[in-house]
Amino acid sequence: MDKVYIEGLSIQTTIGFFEWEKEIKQTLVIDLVMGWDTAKPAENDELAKTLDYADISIKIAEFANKNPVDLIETLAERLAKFLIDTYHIPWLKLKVAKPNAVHNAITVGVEIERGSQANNSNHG
Ligand SMILES: Nc1nc2c(c(=O)[nH]1)N=C([C@H](O)[C@@H](O)CO)CN2
Repeated sequence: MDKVYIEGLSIQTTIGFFEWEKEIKQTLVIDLVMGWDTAKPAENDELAKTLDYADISIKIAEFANKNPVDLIETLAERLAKFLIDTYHIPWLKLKVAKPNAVHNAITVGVEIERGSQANNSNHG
């Protein structure tokens, strides 16, 4: 299956279990890989037939800011569902990292995969 991806998308949002975290914005870094048949938009050079990574990047930041939660697991799960439902994405892998959460770690986070990678195009 072909993929459209967004790597290292840095967003500022309210996220965290502790009370002090609910008063501030913190950095999250998102990596997203989305299954998509990229041959179809390439046939006639049409943005409307692909996953617009620019539009989706904006929607991810908006979604996180509209849906403050305690756990990055919860954000990952809800964001994956939103993306699948909104863009009809058959399969995605989503990584949500919180780089400033553990001071002596480079980063921490979660990675989830949702949907099916079963081939749904004619391109093998
Ligand atoms: N697996 C997780 N562990 C922790 C989370 C989380 O979202 N998932 N969150 C916190 C706190 O919010 C932390 O980021 C504060 O530094 C702790 N562990």
